Amino acid sequence: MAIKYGRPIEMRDGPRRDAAITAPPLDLVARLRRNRKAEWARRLVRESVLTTDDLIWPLFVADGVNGRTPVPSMPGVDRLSVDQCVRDAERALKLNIPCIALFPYTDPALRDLSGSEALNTKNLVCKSVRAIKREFPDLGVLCDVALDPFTSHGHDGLIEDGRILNDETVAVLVQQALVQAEAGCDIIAPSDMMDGRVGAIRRALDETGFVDVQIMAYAAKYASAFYGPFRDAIGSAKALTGDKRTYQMDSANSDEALREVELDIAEGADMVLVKPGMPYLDIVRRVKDTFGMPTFAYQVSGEYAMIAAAAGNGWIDRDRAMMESLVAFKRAGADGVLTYFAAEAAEKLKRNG
Ligand SMILES: NCC(=O)CCC(=O)O
Ligand SMILES: [Mg+2]
Repeated sequence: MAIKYGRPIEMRDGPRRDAAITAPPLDLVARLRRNRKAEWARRLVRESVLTTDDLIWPLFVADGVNGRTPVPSMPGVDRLSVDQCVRDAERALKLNIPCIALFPYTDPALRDLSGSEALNTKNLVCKSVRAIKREFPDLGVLCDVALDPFTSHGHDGLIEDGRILNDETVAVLVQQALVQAEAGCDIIAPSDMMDGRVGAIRRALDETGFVDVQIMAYAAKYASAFYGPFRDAIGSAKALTGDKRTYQMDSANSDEALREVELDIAEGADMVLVKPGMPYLDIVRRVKDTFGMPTFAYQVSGEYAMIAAAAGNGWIDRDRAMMESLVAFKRAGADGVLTYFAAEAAEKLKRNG
C-alpha cells in the first residue's frame, strides 16, 4: 500500500460516509490522532529516526575469486570472495555506512579442535581487512573475536571433555584480537562470552601499541535459536555439537545482562552490544538507560531470515518490515544496529532523501 507524502491515510476518493452512522461528538481534550493526520505532521512529531550512521553491515567472506555464493537460509545475502568483499566495502562507503563487520567461512579442512586458523595472519578475515583498508582506509572495519568459525566442533572456545574452557580460551582470543588489530581492524568485537576477555584483550592491545583500536563487547549475548542461518553461512551448523548454554546467556534473564554489561564496561569496553536484537529490545532499553554507553544491537541472521522469508512468500512487505524493525532498535535506545539489511536500508534512506 503506497502512502504518498502529505496524503492522509484515509482514501480521499474512497467510499463516502454511510448516512446511517451517527453519534454525538465526544468531548475530548486530547485527540492524539490530530498529530497523525498527514505525513508532514507525523514527521514533525517523530521521536526516533534511522539514518545510515546507525548501520553496521556484516559480510561473509570465503575462499575463491570473483565469487558470490548465495546463503540459502538468508535470501539476498551472499558469501563473498575477498575481491568481492572489497566491492561491497566500496558499496558501503558510497552509501555512507560507517562500518562493516567481517565473518569468515573457513575451509572445513582448516578447522581443528583449537581453532588454530584464527591465529593465522593470512586467514580470510586478515586478508579481507588488509584488502579493504588498502583501498578504503576511511571505512570502519569490525572483526569478531571468537573461535566458532575456526573450530571443528563449532564452539567459541577451547574444549576439554565436552567443557568449554574459560581462561585458556581467553588466552587464545587475546592472540586472535592482536592478529586482527595487526591486519588493520578498527573495532575488535569479542562475541565469545568468556568471562574476563574484554579486560585481557584491552591490556594486550594497549601493550602492543593498539591503544586506538576500539572494543565493542558482545556483552549480553543470548543462547538463541535465531543464529541458525548464520551457522549455515559460516559453515559451523553441521559441525556444532551440543549447544552454547554454558557460556551464552539464558533467554529468560534480564538483570544478569546488566551484570554482564557492567563488567565489560569496567574491563574497558568502548561500546556494548545486545544480541539477538528484536526479541531482546527490552534488554537494549535497560542497558541504555542504566549505563548511557554507546549501545548496539545485532539483528541476527534468524531475524533477517524471518523477514526475508515472509516477504519472499508475499506475506509481508519486505521494505516496510525492514524499516520498521530497524527503527524499533532506535526507539529501544540503540545507537546503532548490526544488520544484514544495512545496504538495502541505506539505499532506501538515500532514495527517500
Ligand atoms: N558472532 C556473530 C554471530 O554469531 C552472528 C549471529 C547471527 O547473525 O545469527
Ligand atoms: Mg561477560
